Amino acid sequence: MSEYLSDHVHLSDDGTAVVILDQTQLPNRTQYLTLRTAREMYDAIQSLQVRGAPCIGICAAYDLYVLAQQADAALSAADFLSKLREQAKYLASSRPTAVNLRWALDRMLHTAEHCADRADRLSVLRDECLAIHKEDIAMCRSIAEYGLSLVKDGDGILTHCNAGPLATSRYGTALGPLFLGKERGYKFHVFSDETRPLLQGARLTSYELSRGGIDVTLICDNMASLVMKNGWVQACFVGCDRVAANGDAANKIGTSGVAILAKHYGIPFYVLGPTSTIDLNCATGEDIPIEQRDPEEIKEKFYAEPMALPEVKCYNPAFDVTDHTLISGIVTEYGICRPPYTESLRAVFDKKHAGIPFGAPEEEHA
Ligand SMILES: CSC[C@@H](O)[C@@H](O)C(=O)COP(=O)(O)O
Repeated sequence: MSEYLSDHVHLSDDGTAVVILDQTQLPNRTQYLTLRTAREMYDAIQSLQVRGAPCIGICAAYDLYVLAQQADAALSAADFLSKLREQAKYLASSRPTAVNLRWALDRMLHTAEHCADRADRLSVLRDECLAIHKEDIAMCRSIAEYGLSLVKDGDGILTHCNAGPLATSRYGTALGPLFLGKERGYKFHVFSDETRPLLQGARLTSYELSRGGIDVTLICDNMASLVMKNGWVQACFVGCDRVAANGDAANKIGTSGVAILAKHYGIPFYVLGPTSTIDLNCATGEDIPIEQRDPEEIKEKFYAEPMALPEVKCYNPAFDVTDHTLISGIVTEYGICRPPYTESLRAVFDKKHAGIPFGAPEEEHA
């Protein structure tokens, strides 16, 4: 795996800025951006220069640490916290669906609130954002291990959008089992939906897999039914932006259609994501806010000239919710949750709150 796929969001050498790989330029240009102001950070997330649920959480944690350093050192603890809360609120408003963003910012705020010593506040915030990043790497690795236990060598896997290293850290979630399998000599055949309108499947997933030496075939979204009918797909692996307590899962627009097709053809459909993407405060998918994006993304963004008349209306929701009844399993760092999800997801959080370490030892699935 290329080194930058593990390190596409990080602090600058002097720690005073956040450096990101600009994902809007891939696969044609490898261009890094240095973010120093709250506005630059907000824009990078909103414009998808940095994207993918866990990745925007990691980035926002680094962002808040960088912004905390810019606060006047003389500020009282109360004023420092109030400034930090204001900045966290602003960053959180950049994208509403992926709960990891809010989760990471809340975790940073919680750390700041519990830091008694004013002299230590920056160093504890630095440790916390680095820990969030490090934990995501470990969670992805564990998800990859559990996910790999669901498929066998030679299988065809269909995926939608991008839930690989670029959307997370290192292995990725939905693509994690594929990268791990590759390391162990498995030969998967992956079908990557291009994922209209912003083409994360074409620009990012097929790029990551191809560079990782994994057999990948790019298809238009409307070809998924045919490749399933042809018997070329043995499982669907997708990521998630927010999972509700009942197992309804929000992911990139088009995911629910893939799940409906998979059900029709009798193909297992798996959602893979860390517990930081599960929001037990949302009882069902109805409670998940869905981001609406600029119609220009449908009509113009990737075309030399507009693809529809200016007066034509566009509806551009960035995500949809896959009903829990269509999901064969939700793969977390603690293991594979099966229906009924209200119970199995709760059990995962019970383990987490009890401080039980997660991890899928290789032997468990050999
Ligand atoms: C591991 S990331 C899972 C999801 O964030 C991913 O599938 C997705 O929908 C990303 O959407 P994006 O709008 O590109 O941020």
